[in-house]
Amino acid sequence: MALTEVSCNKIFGGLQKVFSHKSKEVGCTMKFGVFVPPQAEENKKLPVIYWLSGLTCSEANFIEKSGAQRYAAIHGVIIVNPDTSPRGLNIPGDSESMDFGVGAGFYINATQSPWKDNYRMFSYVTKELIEIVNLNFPVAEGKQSIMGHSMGGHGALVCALKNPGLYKSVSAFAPISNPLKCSFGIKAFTGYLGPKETGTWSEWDATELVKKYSGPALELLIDQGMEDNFLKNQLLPENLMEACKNVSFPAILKKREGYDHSYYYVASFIGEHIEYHMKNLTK
Ligand SMILES: N[C@@H](CCC(=O)N[C@@H](CS)C(=O)NCC(=O)O)C(=O)O
Repeated sequence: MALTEVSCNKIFGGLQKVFSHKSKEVGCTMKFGVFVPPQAEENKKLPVIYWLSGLTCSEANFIEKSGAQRYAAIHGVIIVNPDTSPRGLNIPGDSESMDFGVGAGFYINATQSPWKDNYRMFSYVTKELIEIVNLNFPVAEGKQSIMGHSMGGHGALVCALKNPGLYKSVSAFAPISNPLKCSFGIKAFTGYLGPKETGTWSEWDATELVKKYSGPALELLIDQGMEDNFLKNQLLPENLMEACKNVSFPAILKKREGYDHSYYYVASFIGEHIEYHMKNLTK
């Protein structure tokens, strides 16, 4: 579990670091970002928020574009953001499109060859990464929340819904809310999980998972830019909200007029999300 420090930059009084390590779950070297706020110098154990990025991203996009460090430094919270898929494996077909393979792990555990040995981003994020973070950084164990964007917004919802109690709260920017019903999701699930007839797809779809969730009370905070090009065909937040309404699952949809799908939008509301998670992490 040795970590190699790849970079370290002071920002807003804290340190934005990037580490690499050999991952058991995904069978390759993985990188992740960790923002350590200034409060860590006081030997305090701090809460953690995990961030999952969207299609085409590495760990760098969030670090460079979200502006999250400003708010994390104010609130005294560690932020951890992994890469979005295994890298460097050169599996045939892993780099042909933006919505499958490298940069598009969908935070699920694949069951189909040739993906099933490495495309295990769900276990990587919910088990291995948490163990590594707890061992190496000044975290208050168990005080963790999760959020993400697009593919990663949905990933955050799935990580929380499939692990009741693991995260104190969950939020999602422009999540791919119902992958069973959109082309990004259908392509990824067909490749990683096999044809729909396998019956396993619903285990990895947040709109299906809210229907059978059982565990500690959880609220879904969904955020959506109303000028997002992916909204109508890929994101389908109305399907998730309808499912939540039908089973009385607490959910909030924040509609942001004029905002698109980009990190300009994420940066505009990341402070609000960090504040939301901090309320839940300090209860
Ligand atoms: N225009 C993008 C479409 C994919 C996209 O919008 N990706 C989002 C997540 S779904 C993203 O965060 N892109 C990286 C960035 O904006 O830094 C591309 O094809 O590269």
